[in-house]
Amino acid sequence: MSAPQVVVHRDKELMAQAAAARLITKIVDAQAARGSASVVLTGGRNGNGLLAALAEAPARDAVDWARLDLWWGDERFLPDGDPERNETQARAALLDSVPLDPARVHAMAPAGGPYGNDADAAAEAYAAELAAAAGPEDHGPVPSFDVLLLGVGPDTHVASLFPELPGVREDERTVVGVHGAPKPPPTRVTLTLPAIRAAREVWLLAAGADKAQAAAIALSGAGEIQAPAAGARGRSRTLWLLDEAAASQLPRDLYRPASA
Ligand SMILES: O=C(O)[C@H](O)[C@@H](O)[C@H](O)[C@H](O)COP(=O)(O)O
Repeated sequence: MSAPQVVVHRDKELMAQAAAARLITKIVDAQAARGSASVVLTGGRNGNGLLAALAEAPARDAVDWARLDLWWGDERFLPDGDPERNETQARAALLDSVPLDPARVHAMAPAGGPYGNDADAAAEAYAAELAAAAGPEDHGPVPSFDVLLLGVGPDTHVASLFPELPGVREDERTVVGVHGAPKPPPTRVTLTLPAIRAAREVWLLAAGADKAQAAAIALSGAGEIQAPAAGARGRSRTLWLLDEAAASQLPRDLYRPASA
């Protein structure tokens, strides 16, 4: 697994714009090299902020949207179309504005959908969908995502893997249901750390002073059970994209501000 790299931007707007530009380049390079690209989306303000910045990016349509696979790192287990669902928010921020191939947009099942209110069944179904998309060159029953995006909670959670809860301890299954999540809604579906670590690159997004302690803890050697963000590592790259407020408690030897 790759050691974390830290890039710090002046503020959350610039961080979102720079991350969007970085993602466009990564997708374009993957499509040039392999004919397609795959990205895992995350919920929350920073994840959706990146998508909104991407929607406005001048180079947006350098991406061949029809050859992009989109997955989710987690989903709030709510009815289809619920404004709090990560899918709903991602569609509003970007997805409904670009010509994606609907068959390549892999949303996690909603509550009241094909699996009713059974989040564990929805998780099993998503794990099966991931396994079906994996190829012989992949590392396990998950496609080798080009970029897996993660927001970071103030408690160091990523996706819906919360400190000390069962999900972060899961070392076999790739997707699990979450019950009693401390961040509402309580019922969720999430990739596990083994699935996250199958990604070529993992990018963690954190902006704001309320994330400073989480970033410092996760980047200072904490264990993944106590600090799930510390376990979110890519096979070839782990990149923390912060604004100065979120980086304010990091040791100075960890980074130099990328934008004055
Ligand atoms: O379902 C969710 O809420 C997200 O997947 C969650 O993991 C989020 O990314 C973090 O809580 C950070 O959220 P903010 O960027 O809004 O702080």
